[in-house]
Amino acid sequence: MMTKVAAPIFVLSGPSGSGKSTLLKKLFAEYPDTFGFSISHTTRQPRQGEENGKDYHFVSKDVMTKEVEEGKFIESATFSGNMGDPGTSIKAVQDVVEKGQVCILDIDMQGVQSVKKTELKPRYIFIQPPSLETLEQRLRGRKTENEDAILKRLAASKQEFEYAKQPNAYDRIIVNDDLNKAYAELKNAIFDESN
Ligand SMILES: Nc1ncnc2c1ncn2[C@@H]1O[C@H](COP(=O)(O)OP(=O)(O)OP(=O)(O)O)[C@@H](O)[C@H]1O
Repeated sequence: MMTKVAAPIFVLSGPSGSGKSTLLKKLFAEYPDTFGFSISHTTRQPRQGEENGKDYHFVSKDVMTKEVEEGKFIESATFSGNMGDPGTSIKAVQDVVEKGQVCILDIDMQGVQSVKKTELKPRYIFIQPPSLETLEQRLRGRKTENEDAILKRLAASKQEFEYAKQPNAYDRIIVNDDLNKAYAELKNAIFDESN
């Protein structure tokens, strides 16, 4: 059976720790050929075995700065230091679609606002944790950030909640309480049953 998707590009957003990677991991495991990853640009040197145009688009700082200024990139506030490097260009997303694959962008609220200014017309999905308390428990349980980083993420999550409440911010809001239920809802949002 052919699986029809509701759109060629999806944006998955939500507070850090809301479960985006967990859900995407399940999705890519179940549908290994449907989705493609956009190739990011970076100004760092290639490591051994890395190929230009395959692992990354390796570019100079000058080129990257110029293209960011020209609005060719999706801008987001990364928690991991280097603003926008690696970064996702609009063309890199379009390249995935041209290859016949579905592109899913896992980005923060700032990224969502940035994508909305481009010609990309994705479906916007918000992954919402059941509550701030649960989000905190999950972030702490993940044991990947120190206290400072956890507090930064919790503070940012409040803005993410506020933004998601605005009408038309997202096409679909999925509350990630029970993982399997949230996953079923995600598939429902991605695969168009009416086709
Ligand atoms: N439905 C769920 N029930 C219980 N735990 C969950 C659920 N979904 C995710 N988790 C756990 O919560 C933690 C955060 O999930 P995950 O890393 O997927 O979040 P994320 O949104 O990708 O975060 P980041 O934006 O920081 O990458 C992980 O330890 C994950 O195993």
